[in-house]
Amino acid sequence: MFLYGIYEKFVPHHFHKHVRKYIQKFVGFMSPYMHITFPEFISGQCLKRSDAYSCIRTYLSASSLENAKRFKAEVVANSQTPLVLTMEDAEEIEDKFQGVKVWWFSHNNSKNDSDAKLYLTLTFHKNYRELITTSYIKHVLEEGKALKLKNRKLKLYTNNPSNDWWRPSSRKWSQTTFEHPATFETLAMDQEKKEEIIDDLIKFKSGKDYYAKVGKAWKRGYLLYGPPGTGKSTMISAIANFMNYDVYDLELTTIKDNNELKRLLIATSSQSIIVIEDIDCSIDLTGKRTKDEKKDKDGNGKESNVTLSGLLNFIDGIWSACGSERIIIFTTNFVDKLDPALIRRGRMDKHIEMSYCSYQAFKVLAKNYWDNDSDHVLFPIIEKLLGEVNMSPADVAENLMPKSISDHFGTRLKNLIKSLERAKKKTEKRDKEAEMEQCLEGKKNM
Ligand SMILES: Nc1ncnc2c1ncn2[C@@H]1O[C@H](COP(=O)(O)OP(=O)(O)OP(=O)(O)O)[C@@H](O)[C@H]1O
Ligand SMILES: [Mg+2]
Repeated sequence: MFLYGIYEKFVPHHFHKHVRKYIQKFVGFMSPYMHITFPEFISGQCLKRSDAYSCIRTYLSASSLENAKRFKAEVVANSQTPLVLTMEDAEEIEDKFQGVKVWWFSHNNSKNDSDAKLYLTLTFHKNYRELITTSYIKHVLEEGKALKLKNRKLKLYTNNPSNDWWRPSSRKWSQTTFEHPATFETLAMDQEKKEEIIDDLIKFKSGKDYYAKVGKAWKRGYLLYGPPGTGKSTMISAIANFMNYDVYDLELTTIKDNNELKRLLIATSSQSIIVIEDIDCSIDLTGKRTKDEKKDKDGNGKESNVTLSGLLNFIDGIWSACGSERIIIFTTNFVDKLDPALIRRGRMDKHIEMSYCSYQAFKVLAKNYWDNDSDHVLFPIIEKLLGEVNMSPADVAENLMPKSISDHFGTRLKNLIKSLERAKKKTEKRDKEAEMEQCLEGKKNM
């Protein structure tokens, strides 16, 4: 302490850096131990979370149960292990591999929590350099990956406004657990169409080698179109649950320019679905935002320069270079408004029309709300009405939903019949008015 006090007082501060460097060199030379550091973020043009770091953390959380004392706990629904424990910061964990001892230490490089970057350092004896750097690290990464898959819960990401990105600790995407219950079984649509989509997804999931063989990036684009309430958003949830993929919900109207769009894309992970809902409202054919979208709540104009070409690049330019196994889904109510360049095959590989409720789709909804496989006596009336009038699955589902505990299924079906009859009358009236107008128009022109 005395000597350190003298050193602090009499040695000029600009020398401290050099002294520290040489002390470290000396200690490194004398010490029989080696250190390897794994940062949480890959440094480069964009902050991307390192897969290796998260695999190692998962591995350590499982293997550290015996010798670490402090953990962070997380409850995971629908997982084989309900409580997932992760290693606390500044905790040291000892591990053994083929009789060789190694130590892991978790730490951050900053005193300020908001700017902290996390690291994991592995320490081992120099004699085992070969074994550790090849076999042990490979073992840790593989085990961690398998554990991650076992405890995986789906996540829903939404993009943060770029104003906060400059802070080192801030993320481009905010995440929350994705727990939508929709599945293909509960999705109301024609069975044949549904099976075609499921087949396509299965082919995609197992297509790693095929995509590599034909030299194509492992990605697939879907365009979901159809009137409101026909199940486009529900279909996205069903796809996410079926594929076990995370969902990135991309809000284009908060992105300032193409560069931001690119950076957001790079920060997404593999095995994910990138969704742009209502694409026709987010970008127009010239690539500029619509005037309404440019205005914020106070009516002030917001600068926003994501262009159509930026979006096309987003889909097939740099896309191929970073990550794989990704699905991109656009939804729209007005497919005719979209630029053909955007929806051409190869970009949007599959166009899926979500249509008004057919009788087959109704039967799926009926099964969801009435746990009974047999047909109800009122079904034939509904079948006839659904053939005559357009009603969205959302409206049909609303009628089938019980409003009270004593609400019987028969009563709900009667309500649905009433709604369908009302809708039918409305359509007939509208058709008649249109016919009259046409007649008058014709007389005027004579
Ligand atoms: N095909 C469907 N199968 C099952 N439920 C459906 C279907 N379509 C709609 N629904 C029900 O209606 C609600 C609204 O549907 P959804 O949000 O998926 O429609 P959308 O097509 O995305 O509409 P919008 O174009 O307005 O975004 C859902 O929460 C769901 O309960
Ligand atoms: Mg929707």
